[in-house]
Amino acid sequence: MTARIGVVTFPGSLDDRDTQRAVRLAGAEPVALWHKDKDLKQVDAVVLCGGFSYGDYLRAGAIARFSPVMETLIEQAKSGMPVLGICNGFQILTEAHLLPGAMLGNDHLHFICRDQKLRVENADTSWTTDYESGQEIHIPLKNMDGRYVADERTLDMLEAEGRVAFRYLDFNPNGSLRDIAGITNEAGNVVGLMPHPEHAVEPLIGSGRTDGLPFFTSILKKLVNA
Ligand SMILES: NC(=O)CC[C@H](N)C(=O)O
Repeated sequence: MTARIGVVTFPGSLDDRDTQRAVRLAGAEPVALWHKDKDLKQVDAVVLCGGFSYGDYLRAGAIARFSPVMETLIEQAKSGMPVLGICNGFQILTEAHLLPGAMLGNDHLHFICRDQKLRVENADTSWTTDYESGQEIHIPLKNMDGRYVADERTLDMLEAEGRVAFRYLDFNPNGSLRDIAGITNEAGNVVGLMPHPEHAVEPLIGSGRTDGLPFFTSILKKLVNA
């Protein structure tokens, strides 16, 4: 039996198709979920993909967080279902309080689109076991509201508990505190990051790198071995 990974589409989602493709390339079965679905169609894990859900009105992710699909997703994520939030998905996860902190506008006030160097800080989450801890990777970054912020106590707690999953290397592209590019919840099943691993899964496309594929192979291995 193959693992079923849900990919949620909100009005304004951009990267749902690419994310489904990345799931398929890793060997899992992508399952399209619509923001109005209350039933998660018995998926084993969910990816909240990138884009501009509800036009980023109010704050990026602030409206999507109240979509019907999120009610079930929040409940199941709290009981251990793996959830990955990519960019807008990360914004939604912080708005839903499944991950601490918040995303603000980039400090330079411009949209940024570049191949970004990152360091994998935590290779023990449900989505990162196919990386080595300390591994350096390149993943595309493209957003307006990518500045991760949290109060000092939360940042210290994240560092102490090894919950900073990814850090920007060489250059901080948006003013994120402590160069944080991605974090995990305490249990390691919920991970959010601003860069887009689903855009780095095929050598023929974009940067020519496949540094994003391990997200999707990691979760597949976890689900298949569960
Ligand atoms: N690619 C994305 O998901 C970026 C969109 C995002 N809402 C932003 O901050 O601009």
